[in-house]
Amino acid sequence: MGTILKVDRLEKTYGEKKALQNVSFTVSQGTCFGLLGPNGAGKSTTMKILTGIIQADGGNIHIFGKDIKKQSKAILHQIGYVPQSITLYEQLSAYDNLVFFGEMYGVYGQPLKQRIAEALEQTGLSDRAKDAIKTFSGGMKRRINIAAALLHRPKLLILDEPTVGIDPQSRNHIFQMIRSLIKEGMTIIYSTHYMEEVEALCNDIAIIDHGNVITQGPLNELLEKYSQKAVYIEAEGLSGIPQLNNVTKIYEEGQGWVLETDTITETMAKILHLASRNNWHLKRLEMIRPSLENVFLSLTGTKLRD
Ligand SMILES: Nc1ncnc2c1ncn2[C@@H]1O[C@H](COP(=O)(O)OP(=O)(O)OP(=O)(O)O)[C@@H](O)[C@H]1O
Repeated sequence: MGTILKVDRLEKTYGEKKALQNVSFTVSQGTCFGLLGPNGAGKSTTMKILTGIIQADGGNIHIFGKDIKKQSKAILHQIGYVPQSITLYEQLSAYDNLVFFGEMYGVYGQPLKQRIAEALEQTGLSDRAKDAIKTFSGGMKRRINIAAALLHRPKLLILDEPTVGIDPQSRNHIFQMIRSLIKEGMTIIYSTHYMEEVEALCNDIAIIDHGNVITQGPLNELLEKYSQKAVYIEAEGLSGIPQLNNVTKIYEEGQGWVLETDTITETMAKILHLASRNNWHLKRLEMIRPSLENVFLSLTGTKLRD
């Protein structure tokens, strides 16, 4: 898999505000790359720079192996961008909006008709094509906005927080669309502050905080490297857990206890042994799944939603 995008030490200041200090990451072809970070971390700024809407103050970007500073027009034509705010004409139908955006990207006539039909199919909104956008829910508008960004058949699709404030049905549709686009060979950059979305969709991620990329890599590797492994135990009438070998920390959570350990199987076996010897009535004994929340916490010392 080749590299499709290389971002190197991007910097951006708005007035006094340093929005990007040092943003570097690489995106491989055919992947869904998650740009994860809390509100104000610098995700939208990064995406606006990638799509030529604003200029960086420093750093370099190579897309499809070309320097964006030198060949921006040719590069931008191969990118589809869905901004955070919906950009559609409320009075026009979904179909007419798509005609407008398709023509803006230089697609006309029969090929445009064909692509609009495909895009409507992909969004699951073919039956609403003739209705005015003002009658659509927020989630449906977002789906049409994504369709509009696909009409010129870009190689790279950039989605800026596409699920903020939308209904679960539209969210599922968007997820399905992303998965099928990836299957067809598209590369996607997906920004969000929802960790579970990144975990569900992306193979590679970069975590951004205060204008810095604090880590990046394959999701599995980051979970393995930074996430604390732990076991959760809940038993009826149990008032304490004895200190066990290889358990580094024990604390109460909910109705039970969390035991942090690198030796999950061994710890579980010990608990089963203790439970049987002491007649504990076990209600739950399970491994706590490593999550990006743990990764973020261990890298920044704060929770993602703080
Ligand atoms: N036009 C602007 N003028 C001044 N400051 C800005 C401007 N745009 C963004 N900022 C600031 O730059 C920082 C990064 O903003 P950015 O929108 O890139 O973050 P984000 O990660 O996309 O967060 P959000 O999800 O809230 O949009 C924030 O502190 C924000 O307040």
